[in-house]
Amino acid sequence: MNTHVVDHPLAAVLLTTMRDARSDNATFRAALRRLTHMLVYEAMREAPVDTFDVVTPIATTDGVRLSHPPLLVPVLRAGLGMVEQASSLIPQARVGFVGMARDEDTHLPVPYLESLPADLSGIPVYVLDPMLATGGSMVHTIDLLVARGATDVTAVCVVAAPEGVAALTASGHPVRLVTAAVDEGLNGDAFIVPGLGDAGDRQFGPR
Ligand SMILES: O=P(O)(O)OC[C@H]1O[C@H](OP(=O)(O)OP(=O)(O)O)[C@H](O)[C@@H]1O
Ligand SMILES: O=c1cc[nH]c(=O)[nH]1
Ligand SMILES: [Mg+2]
Repeated sequence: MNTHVVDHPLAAVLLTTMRDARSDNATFRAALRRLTHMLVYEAMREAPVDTFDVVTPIATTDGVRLSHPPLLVPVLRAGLGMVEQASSLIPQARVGFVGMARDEDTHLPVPYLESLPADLSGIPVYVLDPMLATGGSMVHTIDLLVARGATDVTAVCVVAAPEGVAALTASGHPVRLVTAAVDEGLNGDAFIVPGLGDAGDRQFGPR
C-alpha cells in the first residue's frame, strides 16, 4: 500500500496546534479545516484531467476539468470536521457518510450510519477521518466502498499509527494513504502515541 506523508512546514505547524492539549474545540476545528485543505490538495495531485477550450478576454487556450469528480466520505464524527473544506476545494464532489464509534473495551468499530451511493464503479473515493489507529474503522469503511464497486480509494488522515497502516495493507483493498504524520504506535487503550487524543471529542466534546 502506498503511504504519502505530507511533510511540509505549514502542515506541521497546524498539526502541532491539533496535538497541543491546550487547544480548545474551536482552535482544534480551525486547524483541522486548514490542514485538510493541504492534505486534500496533495491527495489530488495525480488526479486525471480533461482539457477543453477556454476563452480568455484575450485568446482561446487550454482549460482543464477533473475527469472523474470524486466521492468524499467523512467518517462520523471526527471526519465531519474535514468535509466542508474538502468539498469547497472540489465543488463537483459528491458526499457520502459513514458513522461508527469504537467500543471502548474491545476497540472494535460499532457502525451506526451508512449513507452511500449504490454503485461506486469508476468513482475515486476519498475517505476523510483524522485518525487511523488500529485501522478497524477505516478497513470497515473501505469494506463498504469495495462492496459497492469502488476500486480507487484514498484514506485522508491527519495522524496514523503503524498498526493502522499495517491493517490497511493487510486488508488487500485498493487503497492509498495520505497523512500528515505516522506516529510511534498505540497505547493500551488503542490511542495513538503521541497522537492528539480523541479527535471527535476534541472537536465536539465528549460523547
Ligand atoms: O483505527 P481505529 O482503531 O478504528 O480508530 C480510529 C477511529 O476512532 C475515531 O473515531 P471514534 O470511534 O472515536 O468516534 P468519534 O469520531 O465519534 O469520536 C477516529 O475518528 C476513527 O474513526
Ligand atoms: O488516538 C486515537 C485513536 C482513535 N481515535 C481517536 O480519535 N484518537
Ligand atoms: Mg472518538
